[in-house]
Amino acid sequence: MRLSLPFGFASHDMAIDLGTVNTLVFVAGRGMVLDEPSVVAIETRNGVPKVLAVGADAKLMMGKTPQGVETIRPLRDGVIADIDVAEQMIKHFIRKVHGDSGRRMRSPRLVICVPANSTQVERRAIRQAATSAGAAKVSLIEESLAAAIGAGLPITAPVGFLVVDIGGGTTEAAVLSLGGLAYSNSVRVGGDKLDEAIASHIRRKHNLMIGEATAERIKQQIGAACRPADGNDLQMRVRGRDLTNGIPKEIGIGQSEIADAIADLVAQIVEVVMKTLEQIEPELAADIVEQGIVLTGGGALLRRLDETLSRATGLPVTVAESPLLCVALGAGRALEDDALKGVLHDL
Ligand SMILES: Nc1ncnc2c1ncn2[C@@H]1O[C@H](COP(=O)(O)OP(=O)(O)OP(=O)(O)O)[C@@H](O)[C@H]1O
Repeated sequence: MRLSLPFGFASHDMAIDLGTVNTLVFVAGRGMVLDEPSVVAIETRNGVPKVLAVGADAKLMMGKTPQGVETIRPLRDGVIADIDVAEQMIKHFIRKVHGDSGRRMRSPRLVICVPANSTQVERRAIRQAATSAGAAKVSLIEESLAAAIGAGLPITAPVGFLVVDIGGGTTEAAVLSLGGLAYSNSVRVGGDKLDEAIASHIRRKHNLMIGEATAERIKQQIGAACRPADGNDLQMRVRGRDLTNGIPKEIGIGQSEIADAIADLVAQIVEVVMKTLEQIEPELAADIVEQGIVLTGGGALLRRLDETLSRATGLPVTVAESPLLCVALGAGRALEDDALKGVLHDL
């Protein structure tokens, strides 16, 4: 059940999917209000760090900053790596959301998504960042649970589901039943590692240096979990700096070559799913044979990843609708719907 707020009531409560690559904000009663890259540009020139840009504006500066300015991604592998910068980023996004609504913020309740295997230290870091950013109360929700709710699965039913969330920093495979996590396994492989593997392959094979943003673009435009079966090898032109003479140059690359470059990482994603399947109790296993596997997170959009996982497991695999939004949507629904309150943990 989705609750609507009484007429004239302005909620300040929000759910934040604080991701390694993207941060999304869902405000109770308003829906999804922000979707920006988790990047902050900081000027360090005069010894006192100053925030120059956050989100999409900061991402545009990546790899192009002048001396004295750096772009920082405060999360790595799904957890906060730089707490001061994470705090600045959360503050900026909260201010932006409330600025957009034209209302002043009264200490909101924040629900923040965390990987299931995050440590107490990592969870405390999130609470500290959120409290200093102005939250009155902070609750956590496991990303896989949020992803399943966002994918539209009836997680409180006595039925087992297997959700695989492939984010920028991590891949988490989780079996859910009766509103809780029965098992979960994760591997620190996600979109970022795929980008690094693509950049390193192009450096070794073509002597061409490319930046993070270019590697990500290649993955999104022609990347695939395996070679095309029909021989229809998508091609793309890529620009970078020649390592032998330092001069800018352009080359052509194909999908098969990119699929080979990321094959070992795709194998690690398959392995974490297989490991999770091996742990499942028989009754839940029967449910999963029937329900299949649901993929969420931006990595779910990698071409033929669903096919590859289906071949390895023998199970049907579906990609959730709007996989990049599932975690934030699910956390937002848990905030709005009393029937889902049990999935939130207070800190
Ligand atoms: N079409 C696409 N093909 C392949 N990968 C994609 C595509 N679109 C987005 N991605 C990747 O999805 C990743 C971001 O996904 P998402 O926003 O779910 O992660 P996140 O929540 O920031 O990370 P995490 O959950 O690990 O903290 C990025 O690495 C991005 O490059």
